[in-house]
Amino acid sequence: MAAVQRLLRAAASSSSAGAAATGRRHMTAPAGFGFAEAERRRRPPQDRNVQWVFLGCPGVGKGTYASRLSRLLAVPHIATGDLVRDELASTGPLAAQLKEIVNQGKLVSDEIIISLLSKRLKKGEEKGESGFILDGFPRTVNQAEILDGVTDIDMVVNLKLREDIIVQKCLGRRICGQCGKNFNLACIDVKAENGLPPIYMSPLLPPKNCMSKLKTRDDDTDEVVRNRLRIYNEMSQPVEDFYQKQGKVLEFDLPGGIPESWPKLLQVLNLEDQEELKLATA
Ligand SMILES: Nc1ncnc2c1ncn2[C@@H]1O[C@H](COP(=O)(O)OP(=O)(O)O)[C@@H](O)[C@H]1O
Repeated sequence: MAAVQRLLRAAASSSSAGAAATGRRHMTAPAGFGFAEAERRRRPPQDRNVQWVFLGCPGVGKGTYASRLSRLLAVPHIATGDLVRDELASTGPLAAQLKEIVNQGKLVSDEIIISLLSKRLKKGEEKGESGFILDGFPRTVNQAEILDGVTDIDMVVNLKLREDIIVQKCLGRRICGQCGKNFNLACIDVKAENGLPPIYMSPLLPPKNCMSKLKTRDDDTDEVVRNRLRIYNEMSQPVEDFYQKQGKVLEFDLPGGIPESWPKLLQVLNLEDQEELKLATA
């Protein structure tokens, strides 16, 4: 059976167990996802593109580094938060339901998120995509187990940053309402104290024509950010342990902003040559 089909079945059966326990009706997962490309995800790593997962608190920078690596390695960067926001912006039947959940900083049900992810993978496969860098998924141990049941994850990059800085970064996040690009107005300048190193992160300012169109995400208020961090510690921290036990986690403490962190990340991933090659051929 194709991997995506298995993903959907696993999600449907895990949520129907929950539904039976609580007496609520569960959504039926979309059916009919049979395509050969999905089987590639079980091939040995040397015969396919990378299949990586990015973990880390909300606002740590998963999107920034995952999207840079996706360009470098020519694999899709799939952020489940983006899939949720696309659905929110649509007039689809899920939009109203999702809005309430996301704006409180809560997690969307495993079944809904897996259905959105499966649709995204299917679309990519039809376009000939292979490999992936997942960002924001898995966020619960149940999601990690479902993913493990259908595909092989090669590596899990766990980005780390102090929580007080994460809150500042989330509150500084802005998105251009026109071009959709992400920026950050926060200037982080934390001095060394209590044995912790200093951290400087310059703001990521938008070009002039985006400036007047900047918007703040509805879930980036102080209260919601703190709630998301609390939920991360409760629901997603165990996902780190899940992958630790498999020996797949690469811990990466962000030393600062992009200029300091990007070269260091490439170094620990052994990808410096790849970047040089790309620059040389650009
Ligand atoms: N894997 C997931 N499981 C459940 N909910 C998710 C998942 N990924 C995204 N979401 C929902 O989308 C929201 C935004 O996600 P994301 O953009 O990844 O947040 P952040 O940028 O804070 O890491 C989350 O707060 C959650 O409601």
